[in-house]
Amino acid sequence: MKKILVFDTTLRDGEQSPGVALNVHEKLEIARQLARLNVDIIEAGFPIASPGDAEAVKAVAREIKGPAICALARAKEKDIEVAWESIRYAETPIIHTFIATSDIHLKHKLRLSREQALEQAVWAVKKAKSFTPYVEFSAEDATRSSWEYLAQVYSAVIEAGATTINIPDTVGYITPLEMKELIEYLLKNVKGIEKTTISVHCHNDLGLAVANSLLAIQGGATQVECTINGIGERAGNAALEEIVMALHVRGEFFQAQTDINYQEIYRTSRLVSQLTGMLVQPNKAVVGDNAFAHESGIHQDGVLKERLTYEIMDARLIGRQEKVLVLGKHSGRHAFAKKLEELGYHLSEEELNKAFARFKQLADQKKHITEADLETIVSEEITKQEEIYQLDFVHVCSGNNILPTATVRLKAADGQTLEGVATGVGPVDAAYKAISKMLGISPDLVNFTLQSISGGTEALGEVLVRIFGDEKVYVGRGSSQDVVVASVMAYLSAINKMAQEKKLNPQKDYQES
Ligand SMILES: CC(=O)SCCNC(=O)CCNC(=O)[C@H](O)C(C)(C)COP(=O)(O)OP(=O)(O)OC[C@H]1O[C@@H](n2cnc3c(N)ncnc32)[C@H](O)[C@@H]1OP(=O)(O)O
Ligand SMILES: CC(C)C(=O)C(=O)O
Ligand SMILES: [Mg+2]
Repeated sequence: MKKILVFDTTLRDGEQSPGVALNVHEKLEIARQLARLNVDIIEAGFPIASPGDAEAVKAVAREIKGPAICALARAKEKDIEVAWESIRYAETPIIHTFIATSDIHLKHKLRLSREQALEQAVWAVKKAKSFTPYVEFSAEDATRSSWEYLAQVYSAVIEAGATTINIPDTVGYITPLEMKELIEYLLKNVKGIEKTTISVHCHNDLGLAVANSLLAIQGGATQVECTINGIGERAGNAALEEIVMALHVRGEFFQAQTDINYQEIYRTSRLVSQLTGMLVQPNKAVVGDNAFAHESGIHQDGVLKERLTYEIMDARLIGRQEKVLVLGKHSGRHAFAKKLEELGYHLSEEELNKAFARFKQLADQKKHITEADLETIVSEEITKQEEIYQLDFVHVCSGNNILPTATVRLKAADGQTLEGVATGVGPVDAAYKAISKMLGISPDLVNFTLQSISGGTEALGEVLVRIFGDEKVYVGRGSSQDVVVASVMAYLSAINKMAQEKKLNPQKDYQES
């Protein structure tokens, strides 16, 4: 298998993401993690950009052992000198110098002829080489440059001492097959290329950065430049984790591997996201929240029987939690039962069917079903006492400048329907009064608590009440996404307990008393 060098440029091109600026401590923290990840090269910054960046690159170069440390410099004397000063204490210091080679850049940006740019490139490589044996040269905007001219430039810089030639797709323009052809062309037409590292640096403007990097490897590239989470200028750079895992999962096909410590991938992604403030989209390959989450019943059933049915990599390999079964409206009975088992519930077939039906109702209304929701469903459905009174409906009118009024209808176990209307200080008070009135009872409400079981405005509200009647306290519990309904259910559950305890029809009993 061919070894591919991983050149991480999170701290340089990644930091060029709009809105991102890392201080010395943050750069050092990321660099330490990149070393644990075992990247081959860390491009720590662009020292001429600011004194702070020069200081950060210097700190990384002094502390980090293992990966080579690289600093970027334009093809300018001062840039190269400052770059060298910043990395000179690294174990393996690389100066990365660049100049654009496309006619668009030469004409409009640099205002140089092709000959002048070639001369400046050679001069810059020689200058860098006077400081360190390790020099990388990039022909910026290579993929929009004349291939013939590119071959000339790369041949000349190799002769001048470049040890790595980098082919940047600066504006994310090239397509995968063209990239492979370009590398094959350079392999045939650049003098001395066999003794250099052939690197690619792909941007993601058309979403092709990873594909282009992989096809470059197929064409003969031996180094990929990439960033954690694919952050970088505009639409970003090729994502390190995606390239590395593609080579791992499809190693047989690519016949290429990296030395990355897979276990550190997820941790690195989280750290970079936290320190840069660049959030990772949930469906991002490898490191996104949903990358190993299964919501639909058929998939959940498949992975429960055999993970390989719907997963091409094991989340644990990259330091993540094992596959996640997300319960939602598309989930099936297998996943539901498994989740309940994990929570410690062992339900009979009938109990499971009841709880599952309740779960599906809730899932239709709520995007995320949490463990707390499940616990509530189970405790309500399974540990429910016999219901002497069932809530048929509750309707309330409330608001400011209105007298809160509730209409409640109950169905009694003996088939009767009872209905009552009352006003109160609020909708719950009105509903409780309506129930008390229709049943002819007046238990004291000793305690009432309402809490949201899960976050968000769609959350289940859980109500716990304690009522005092017949010289005893009864506890009732109810939950619903509607807090008034939850309150009424809790009250009724306490009243049902009171009725059961007496082993009498409470309505009759109370009405007589
Ligand atoms: C494709 C890439 O990612 S390249 C890296 C991009 N990264 C950055 O630019 C981040 C850091 N940059 C900076 O802090 C600043 O731009 C600096 C310090 C590099 C330069 O700042 P300034 O001197 O104020 O110049 P400014 O940025 O406005 O313009 C760039 C100058 O560099 C020149 N230049 C651009 N690339 C190169 C190069 N590779 N070699 C030599 N000169 C170059 C431009 O032609 C322009 O020169 P001019 O002033 O003679 O017209
Ligand atoms: C400096 C070079 C390598 C670069 O970032 C680019 O061309 O995208
Ligand atoms: Mg770039």
